[in-house]
Amino acid sequence: MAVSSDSMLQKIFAKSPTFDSNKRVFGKPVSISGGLISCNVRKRRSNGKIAVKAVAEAGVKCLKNYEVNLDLGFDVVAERELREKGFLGMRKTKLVCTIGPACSSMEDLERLAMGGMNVARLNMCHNTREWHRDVIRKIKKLNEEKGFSVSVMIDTEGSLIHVVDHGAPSSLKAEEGSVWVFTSEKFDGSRPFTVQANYEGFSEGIMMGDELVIDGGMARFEVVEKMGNDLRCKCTDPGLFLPRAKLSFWRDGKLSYHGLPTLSTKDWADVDFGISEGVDFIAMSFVNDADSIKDLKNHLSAKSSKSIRVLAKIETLESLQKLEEIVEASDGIMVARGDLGVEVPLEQIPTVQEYVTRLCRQLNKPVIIASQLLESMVEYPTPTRAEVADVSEAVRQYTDALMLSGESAIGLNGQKALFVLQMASSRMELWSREENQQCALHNRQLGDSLSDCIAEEICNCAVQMANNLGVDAIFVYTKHGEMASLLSRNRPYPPIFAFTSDSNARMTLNLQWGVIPLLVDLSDDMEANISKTVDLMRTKGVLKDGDTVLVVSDLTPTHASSTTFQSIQVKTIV
Ligand SMILES: Nc1ncnc2c1ncn2[C@@H]1O[C@H](COP(=O)(O)OP(=O)(O)OP(=O)(O)O)[C@@H](O)[C@H]1O
Ligand SMILES: CC(=O)C(=O)O
Ligand SMILES: [K+]
Ligand SMILES: [Mg+2]
Repeated sequence: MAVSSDSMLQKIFAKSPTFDSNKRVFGKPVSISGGLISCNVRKRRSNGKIAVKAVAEAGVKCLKNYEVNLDLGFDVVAERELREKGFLGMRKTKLVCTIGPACSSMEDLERLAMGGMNVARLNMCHNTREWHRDVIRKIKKLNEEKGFSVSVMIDTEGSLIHVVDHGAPSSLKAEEGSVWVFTSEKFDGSRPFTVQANYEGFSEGIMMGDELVIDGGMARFEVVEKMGNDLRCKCTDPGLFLPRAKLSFWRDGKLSYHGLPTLSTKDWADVDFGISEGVDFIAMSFVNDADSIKDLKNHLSAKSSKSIRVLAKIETLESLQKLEEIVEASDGIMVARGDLGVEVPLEQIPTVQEYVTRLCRQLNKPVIIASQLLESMVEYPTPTRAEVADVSEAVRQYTDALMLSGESAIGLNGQKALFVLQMASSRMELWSREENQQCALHNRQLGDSLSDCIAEEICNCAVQMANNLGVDAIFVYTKHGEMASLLSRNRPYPPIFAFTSDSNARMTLNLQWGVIPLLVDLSDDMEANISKTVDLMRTKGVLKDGDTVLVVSDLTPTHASSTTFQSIQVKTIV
């Protein structure tokens, strides 16, 4: 409802001792678009509201304690992109950056957020919880104060056998024929040809003649003697030990499993840390079956007030054998090509990637392609041609998200690498659209109940309509993000603006292809929601006369008087 700016100001500031008619108040000035009056932000709250010291505008409601509802939680990066490139130019593929020492300052994090980072990943393998806590808080502060919307993911260490110490500060060469002792005992200083493994039982069940493979083939050894828990091994294929190199044992061409649990005691403590810091995603390393995911999800629903999404990392042979049940049990998947390449022959990684990506889309789970995307950029300022081709191929396969690892965590060129992902994905998205290469996905039917089936059909048809009609944008009103996700699954040409009043849903939608989540107060009255959001987008100047929008809604009304249920409408803005 339009309210005159004067009466609104009086209403807001009647109780404010610091009201200053010159609007000179503390905090940074922001202009509430359409700008009758600009206001100064005191604090941007995670619920999408901002506390201000002066504000007035039609459509801006006064809330208690001078909290004003901005009514369109549009993150600054998406908004800028829309203004610069128009609806069709908006990037659809989401970007995840691993945060490490090279990018953990407030300034670096802000630059990554500006550069299009949608999700920040913290790998709990490295560094201390205090370090991670500090990064998480910085990201939340940036979101609150600068209008970003970066979600936070922690990635568990998981149980695997790796090198703790090989007596050298960095990598070390193993020569053919050299004999090494592998032990779990800690040793001081340098003991030549000795390698300490992280796990006491690492040699359990291992026999003479077994093959020990370092990092999936970086070097190979033959076990020549067992001495208690220690192994004496002879190098059969020379190569490098990197710090934390992974150890795997093979017999007759088959991998020996170590039987460690997917989540260790330390991982469970990291999970509780993630709950207390309010992270949005937990990526679970070395998942082998659906049960471990279910255990974690049960734990989260008992312990966490918000809904934290569990992403299963596909990085073991076992996980490939039980892929479908894992995808179904999870809230999303990461194709963790680094460790996957330790257990699966490298030439199979591309087909595995494509297969997993397609299955995730069929089962409507977001998928991230991770590891070595732009590895050379850890050192060099430009990527190799092959790396750009790899990134583009992942985009062509319609992955939801691409991930940087060392490129951002420890690399010299993190922001440039992010820029390369951004450019390469925008380019390939455009090409796919122009070539109309959108191969029709054989959509499996997901829903069991009638209403789920209806939602699914509506989304499939809505996307077909949106593409055929060439609409500028899709608007969806969604409670938990399900409808937005079903639209995304169909990879439409126009962007999907997902309006939700659930801040949790907003953050999790950050990982979904083509979805721009916006936080707004929605009511049961769907017509009112539509006209309100259209008005707000117009006021912001991002929606103009003549634009066409396809509107999909699935908000279940809470009282009988509400009429709109699940529907598709096409609106031309006039
Ligand atoms: N928080 C951190 N602190 C210090 N170094 C980090 C941190 N996060 C990542 N790194 C460094 O960046 C490199 C790449 O990070 P990333 O987490 O992708 O690799 P990784 O350890 O091989 O992954 P994973 O263990 O999940 O398979 C790591 O090897 C590590 O050296
Ligand atoms: C990301 C990760 O864990 C991997 O590639 O192994
Ligand atoms: K990890
Ligand atoms: Mg891994």
